[in-house]
Amino acid sequence: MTVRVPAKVNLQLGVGPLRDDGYHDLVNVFHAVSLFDEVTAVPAREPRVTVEAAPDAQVAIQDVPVDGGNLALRAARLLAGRLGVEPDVELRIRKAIPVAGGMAGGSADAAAALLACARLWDADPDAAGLPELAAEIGSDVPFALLGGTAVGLGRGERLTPVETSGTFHWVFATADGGLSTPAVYAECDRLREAGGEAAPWPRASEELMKSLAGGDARALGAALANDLQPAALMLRPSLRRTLDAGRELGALGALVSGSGPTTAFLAGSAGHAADLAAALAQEGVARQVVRAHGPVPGATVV
Ligand SMILES: C[C@@](CO)(OP(=O)(O)O)[C@H](O)COP(=O)(O)OP(=O)(O)OC[C@H]1O[C@@H](n2ccc(N)nc2=O)[C@H](O)[C@@H]1O
Ligand SMILES: Nc1ncnc2c1ncn2[C@@H]1O[C@H](COP(=O)(O)OP(=O)(O)O)[C@@H](O)[C@H]1O
Repeated sequence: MTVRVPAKVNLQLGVGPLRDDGYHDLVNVFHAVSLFDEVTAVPAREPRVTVEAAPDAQVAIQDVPVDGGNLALRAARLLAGRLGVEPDVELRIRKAIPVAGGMAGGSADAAAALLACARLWDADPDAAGLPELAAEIGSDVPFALLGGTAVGLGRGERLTPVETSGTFHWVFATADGGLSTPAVYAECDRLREAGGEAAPWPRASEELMKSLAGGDARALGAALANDLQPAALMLRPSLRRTLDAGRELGALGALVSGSGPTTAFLAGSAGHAADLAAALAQEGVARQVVRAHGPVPGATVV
């Protein structure tokens, strides 16, 4: 049973105050893009996970745990517990989504494992309560099941689909080494405290919603916003050069994807994305430059 699952970019990441449970309330506009991991679930004597890079993908698979810390394996165990079956499955992960890159690759693998194992164990995905199990694994996991474009409230797990028209064309610049999501949130809090700033209560941007409904890439480029970007830039100053290079080369919008360090550039068309990707690769400011489009569906059996 093989499931294909997309990466995400955050079109708006509004970060509110730190909650008592250690999470931040968010307005998180997720957008699923055509950069996919695949997870294959095969019956086995005991739970096991293997990881390989997809052809042509320069992903740091050595940084992906193959023990109980793997999010896909955690997902399989959680589902098995819910269904009352043994979690005897081998999960073969083929990665194209950057590791610790701010594109939710681990969350994507967890969502794919939930769907693949539900099918393998003949569970009805609706009755098994996959979205609730997904939210137990991580804040970004429910969106990887859903896909498309959606606003996530709470810690990002309470999803409402967003209306969009047409296709948006993206260029992503991956970076060497990852950034830790908790460290980036902590740096965001630190910067706000140092600046004497009270954390604002985030609101979904009307300009952003209008640009999505109208399929207006230029307006979307202008409306992209990420409250974690100053923190990511503080922890990885070299990203500023990458963002500047993309803007100078004519991207309609440029921002850090989620907690980074992947940077995202919006193009006006598939042709523009191809030109922008080639030019950005020439600049030598990225580990790898990849093109993708969105929105695309969430985790899907292939
Ligand atoms: C920043 C975002 C943007 O979509 O994604 P990434 O860029 O990491 O992919 C997410 O908020 C990451 O979601 P996810 O990676 O699922 O995080 P979780 O496992 O739930 O939480 C990891 C840690 O991130 C911080 N965290 C996460 C979500 C949230 N709303 N507030 C937080 O402060 C907490 O420190 C938490 O302990
Ligand atoms: N299947 C997985 N794929 C990638 N990383 C995983 C996986 N399972 C656990 N991890 C751990 O989760 C961390 C964050 O991974 P990832 O989801 O790729 O990044 P991000 O949260 O920045 O989008 C990694 O550094 C890795 O240690």
